[in-house]
Amino acid sequence: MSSFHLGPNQYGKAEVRLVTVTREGDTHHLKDLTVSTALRGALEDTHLTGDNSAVVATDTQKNTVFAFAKEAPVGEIEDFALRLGRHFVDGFDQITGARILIDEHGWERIHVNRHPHHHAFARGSGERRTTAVTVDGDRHWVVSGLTDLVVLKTTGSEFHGYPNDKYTTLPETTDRILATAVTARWRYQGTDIEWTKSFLEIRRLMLETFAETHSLSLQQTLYAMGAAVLAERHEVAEIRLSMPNKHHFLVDLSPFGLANDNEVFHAADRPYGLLEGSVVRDDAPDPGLAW
Ligand SMILES: O=c1[nH]c(=O)c2[nH]c(=O)[nH]c2[nH]1
Repeated sequence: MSSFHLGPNQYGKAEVRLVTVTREGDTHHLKDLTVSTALRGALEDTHLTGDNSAVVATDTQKNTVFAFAKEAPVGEIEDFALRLGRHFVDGFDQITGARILIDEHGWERIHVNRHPHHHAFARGSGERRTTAVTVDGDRHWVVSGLTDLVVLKTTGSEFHGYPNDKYTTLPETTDRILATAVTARWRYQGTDIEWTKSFLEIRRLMLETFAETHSLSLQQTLYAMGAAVLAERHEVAEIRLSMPNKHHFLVDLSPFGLANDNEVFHAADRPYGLLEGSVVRDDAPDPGLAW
């Protein structure tokens, strides 16, 4: 006879699209967020018998997101996520944990005659600022980040010295384009943090390190970017980076009698190398749960 039990579970509303407009006289401020909530706790009954008396409906979770956005300014995504997470865990005995994920979509003010418009905006690049707040009983921690920060350098990148087996065709190079779309998530130690200032500094450090590191592999660049963040930003315990290698292959123009001196490339979109790694502070507190 087989035996089994209910394993770890969570439930919530995924991807609540929340847009707020704050008015300061004629000037409007726009916030565009995607908020996901997930709750954990004493939820065996709904799974085993369909008794929903412990279930804070996902519809209620969604409504709470909208109501919180009205009751107080949303402010920084980390603070908003902490408020929501604490509300569910502190407000319902059976809910012992919450995960609140927020992505912030950027909008830029349209300029008219070089002046920023009061209430007209253009969607920025696909880059998004992100946060993931985990509440577990009295404890909570914040993992913030960014996704889809697309960067490219036209030189200062080499790749050679790898094993050459019978399947290897990649030519070694001492000068190639290096391009990637950075997804980074960093775990903060503590929550008494100036979130936006920290975010902007971490983003700056990653960009400067990408530009300035003479790359022998994207792996080396990844580690250097993470290390630069940990060296300067003591509020960060650990950073995880995911970087697709956006290959730019030199086009063979010899059939046309043309030389290609690193000028004409084919930007291939797939398959792509995917490099992932973390840089961890040696004495960082262990969060105890996956993040
Ligand atoms: O920076 C790189 N790292 C690799 O592991 C790799 N593999 C590959 O084919 N090209 C590259 N480039």
